[in-house]
Amino acid sequence: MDSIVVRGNGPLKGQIPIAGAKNACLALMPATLLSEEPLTLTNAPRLSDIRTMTQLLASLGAEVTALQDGKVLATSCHGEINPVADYDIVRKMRASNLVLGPLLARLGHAVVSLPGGCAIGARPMDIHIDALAALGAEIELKEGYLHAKARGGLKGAVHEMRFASVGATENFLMAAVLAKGTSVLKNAAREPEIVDLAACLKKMGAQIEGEGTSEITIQGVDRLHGATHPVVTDRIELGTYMLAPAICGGEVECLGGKIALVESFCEKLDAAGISVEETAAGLKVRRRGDRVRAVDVVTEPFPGFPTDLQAQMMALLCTAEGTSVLEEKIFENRFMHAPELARMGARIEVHGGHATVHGVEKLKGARVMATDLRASVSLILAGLAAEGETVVSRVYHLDRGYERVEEKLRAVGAHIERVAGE
Ligand SMILES: CC(=O)N[C@H]1[C@@H](OP(=O)(O)OP(=O)(O)OC[C@H]2O[C@@H](n3ccc(=O)[nH]c3=O)[C@H](O)[C@@H]2O)O[C@H](CO)[C@@H](O)[C@@H]1O
Ligand SMILES: C=C(OP(=O)(O)O)C(=O)O
Repeated sequence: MDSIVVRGNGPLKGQIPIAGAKNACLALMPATLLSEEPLTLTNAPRLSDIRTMTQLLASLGAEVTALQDGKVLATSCHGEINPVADYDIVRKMRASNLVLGPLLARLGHAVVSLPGGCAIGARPMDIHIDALAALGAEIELKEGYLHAKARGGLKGAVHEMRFASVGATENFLMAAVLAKGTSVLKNAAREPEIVDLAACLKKMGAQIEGEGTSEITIQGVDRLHGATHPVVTDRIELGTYMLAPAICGGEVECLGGKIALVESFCEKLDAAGISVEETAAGLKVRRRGDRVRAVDVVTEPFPGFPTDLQAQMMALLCTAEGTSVLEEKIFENRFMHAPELARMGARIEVHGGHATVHGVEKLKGARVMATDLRASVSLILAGLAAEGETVVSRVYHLDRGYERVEEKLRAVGAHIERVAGE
């Protein structure tokens, strides 16, 4: 297994290109199941999760060809479709559940393994099931698989979700676009990845209104056609790299970044003493003083502070002046990076959904272990701020969501390298 070695750094300077969003691309790829015509996705990120989705779609009968070094995904699904998403692929990645809605819409039935929980939380499927049931699907759990059937096809309906689940909104959208009649989803998730999926579905001929708000209206159509769509910028990769100059000092421009993608995050950065300026090419980030100030953070659905940036923000706050409280409201077990950061000298107390971070002047390099995707990158960021060498092991988590992390950080002057393991 590979490790990442980071040595404490001085100021960073330069530009970092931000890739297309993993979480948008993972929702866009299954949309290929909705049409016989090709769907081409440009600005795709080159990540292991995208390869897993490629494998899953291939197992269902779709073709996904990575072109231009993986930046373009040419997908199509014109032959026979296999309705069974097998446990062996689905268990690798939560987002595999996003084939359920499109399979149901195209075939009227689907058998999809439960993705199961993961390190950050139990992550059940009840909201997805209720949303698809509202469209007329009968869904039963048998031997670890969801067996879904829509006798006579899916029918438009009004449904309110008990929580604004991102994945359930995406599954509902992809099912409702081919359902008979009008569907209204209330308490829908508002994340930019949902807006991106709706934009792509509209290019394919879907009739959708209200994406980006809590109420989405979908007028079902008989068929969708092919389209070409660029994947929206990854706001989580963006926020992660914005934290590099915040931690090390200096000035870094994140190419492709937009304030609208990370507004609540920028508000917290400003309160901590970090300036963010929108330029023609992206976002320019600079730390104002020698040390950042403590701030409190509560994670919430978009447009609130994203849970996927909580670990990275904690890395910044470890060396802030004062005490910060981070409240995690989306996932019940998303502080696994705290004991690893403590190995580097951070002072963090975790009580249930709250973590109290008492800022220290300096962190010290240590051997640490990545427990999940965002935890891994938080340890790299902390390593950039630490004295001496930090070795982050189990970086396969990192490769799920960050392409060429060491190259991107080295280009702005960071001391970081990947060491290949057996
Ligand atoms: C591939 C992808 O896009 N992943 C993102 C997506 O995950 P994902 O779509 O899985 O996240 P959800 O919004 O569905 O989950 C949020 C919360 O709702 C709970 N829940 C969800 C569904 C359900 O049926 N029942 C239920 O209880 C989950 O356990 C969690 O506590 O949004 C999360 C919240 O912004 C992000 O952290 C993930 O990076
Ligand atoms: C939690 C994440 O991803 P997933 O939903 O794919 O596990 C993430 O991107 O931080």
